[in-house]
Amino acid sequence: MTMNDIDEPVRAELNRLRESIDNIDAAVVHMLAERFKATQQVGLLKARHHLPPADPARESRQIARLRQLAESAKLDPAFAEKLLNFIVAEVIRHHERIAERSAGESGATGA
Ligand SMILES: C=C(O[C@@H]1C=C(C(=O)O)C=C[C@H]1O)C(=O)O
Repeated sequence: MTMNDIDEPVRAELNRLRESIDNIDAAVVHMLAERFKATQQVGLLKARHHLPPADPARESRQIARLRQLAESAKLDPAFAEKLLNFIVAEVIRHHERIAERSAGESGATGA
Protein backbone atom coordinates (compact mmCIF):
# COMPACT_ATOMS: atom_id res chain seq x y z
CA MET A 1 0.00 0.00 0.00
CA THR A 2 1.47 3.34 -1.09
CA MET A 3 0.06 6.87 -1.13
CA ASN A 4 -0.90 6.20 -4.79
CA ASP A 5 -3.30 3.39 -3.84
CA ILE A 6 -5.55 5.48 -1.56
CA ASP A 7 -9.33 5.11 -2.11
CA GLU A 8 -11.08 8.26 -3.36
CA PRO A 9 -13.04 9.06 -0.12
CA VAL A 10 -9.88 8.63 1.94
CA ARG A 11 -7.94 10.81 -0.54
CA ALA A 12 -10.65 13.50 -0.26
CA GLU A 13 -10.54 13.43 3.57
CA LEU A 14 -6.71 13.56 3.54
CA ASN A 15 -6.80 16.54 1.15
CA ARG A 16 -9.38 18.35 3.32
CA LEU A 17 -7.26 17.89 6.44
CA ARG A 18 -4.08 18.91 4.60
CA GLU A 19 -5.72 22.13 3.36
CA SER A 20 -6.45 22.97 6.98
CA ILE A 21 -2.86 22.14 7.99
CA ASP A 22 -1.54 24.38 5.16
CA ASN A 23 -3.73 27.28 6.38
CA ILE A 24 -2.50 26.82 9.95
CA ASP A 25 1.15 26.68 8.80
CA ALA A 26 0.64 29.92 6.85
CA ALA A 27 -0.90 31.56 9.95
CA VAL A 28 2.06 30.38 12.08
CA VAL A 29 4.54 31.91 9.58
CA HIS A 30 2.64 35.21 9.55
CA MET A 31 2.37 35.31 13.33
CA LEU A 32 6.07 34.55 13.72
CA ALA A 33 6.94 37.29 11.22
CA GLU A 34 4.91 39.79 13.31
CA ARG A 35 6.53 38.54 16.52
CA PHE A 36 10.03 38.99 15.05
CA LYS A 37 9.11 42.51 13.88
CA ALA A 38 8.23 43.37 17.49
CA THR A 39 11.30 41.67 18.97
CA GLN A 40 13.57 43.51 16.48
CA GLN A 41 12.15 46.77 17.86
CA VAL A 42 12.86 45.54 21.40
CA GLY A 43 16.43 44.72 20.29
CA LEU A 44 16.95 48.25 18.95
CA LEU A 45 15.51 49.78 22.13
CA LYS A 46 17.79 47.61 24.30
CA ALA A 47 20.87 48.44 22.22
CA ARG A 48 20.09 52.16 22.36
CA HIS A 49 19.78 52.04 26.15
CA HIS A 50 22.62 49.56 26.77
CA LEU A 51 20.33 46.85 28.14
CA PRO A 52 21.36 43.16 27.93
CA PRO A 53 20.01 41.11 24.96
CA ALA A 54 18.41 38.46 27.21
CA ASP A 55 15.98 38.90 30.09
CA PRO A 56 15.78 35.57 31.96
CA ALA A 57 13.17 36.83 34.47
CA ARG A 58 10.82 37.81 31.64
CA GLU A 59 11.45 34.42 29.98
CA SER A 60 10.52 32.58 33.20
CA ARG A 61 7.22 34.45 33.36
CA GLN A 62 6.51 33.69 29.69
CA ILE A 63 7.26 29.98 30.19
CA ALA A 64 4.94 29.76 33.21
CA ARG A 65 2.19 31.55 31.29
CA LEU A 66 2.61 29.47 28.12
CA ARG A 67 2.66 26.20 30.08
CA GLN A 68 -0.69 27.16 31.65
CA LEU A 69 -2.16 28.15 28.30
CA ALA A 70 -0.91 24.89 26.77
CA GLU A 71 -2.49 22.83 29.53
CA SER A 72 -5.89 24.45 29.09
CA ALA A 73 -5.59 24.01 25.30
CA LYS A 74 -4.64 20.33 25.76
CA LEU A 75 -1.21 20.90 24.22
CA ASP A 76 1.84 19.27 25.84
CA PRO A 77 3.29 22.02 28.14
CA ALA A 78 6.81 20.61 27.66
CA PHE A 79 6.39 21.06 23.89
CA ALA A 80 5.13 24.64 24.37
CA GLU A 81 8.15 25.42 26.54
CA LYS A 82 10.60 23.89 24.04
CA LEU A 83 9.02 25.87 21.20
CA LEU A 84 9.22 29.15 23.14
CA ASN A 85 12.84 28.47 24.11
CA PHE A 86 13.69 27.77 20.45
CA ILE A 87 12.13 31.06 19.32
CA VAL A 88 13.61 33.11 22.19
CA ALA A 89 17.12 31.73 21.50
CA GLU A 90 16.84 33.08 17.94
CA VAL A 91 15.56 36.44 19.21
CA ILE A 92 18.51 36.72 21.61
CA ARG A 93 20.92 35.99 18.73
CA HIS A 94 19.27 38.85 16.81
CA HIS A 95 19.58 41.16 19.83
CA GLU A 96 23.26 40.31 20.21
CA ARG A 97 23.83 41.15 16.55
CA ILE A 98 21.93 44.45 16.88
CA ALA A 99 23.98 45.35 20.01
CA GLU A 100 27.27 44.55 18.22
CA ARG A 101 26.26 46.65 15.23
CA SER A 102 25.16 49.51 17.49
CA ALA A 103 28.44 49.37 19.48
CA GLY A 104 30.38 49.42 16.19
CA GLU A 105 28.45 52.45 14.98
CA SER A 106 28.86 54.46 18.21
CA GLY A 107 32.57 53.52 18.32
CA ALA A 108 33.14 54.69 14.74
CA THR A 109 34.96 58.00 14.24
CA GLY A 110 32.85 58.98 11.27
CA ALA A 111 36.07 60.12 9.57
C1 LIG B 1 11.98 40.32 23.40
C2 LIG B 1 12.76 40.39 24.49
O1 LIG B 1 14.07 39.90 24.52
C3 LIG B 1 14.37 38.53 24.77
C4 LIG B 1 13.45 37.67 23.99
C5 LIG B 1 12.22 37.34 24.50
C6 LIG B 1 11.13 36.84 23.60
O2 LIG B 1 11.41 36.51 22.44
O3 LIG B 1 9.96 36.82 24.05
C7 LIG B 1 11.99 37.48 25.89
C8 LIG B 1 12.95 37.93 26.73
C9 LIG B 1 14.32 38.30 26.28
O4 LIG B 1 15.24 37.30 26.69
C10 LIG B 1 12.32 41.08 25.72
O5 LIG B 1 13.15 41.34 26.61
O6 LIG B 1 11.11 41.39 25.82
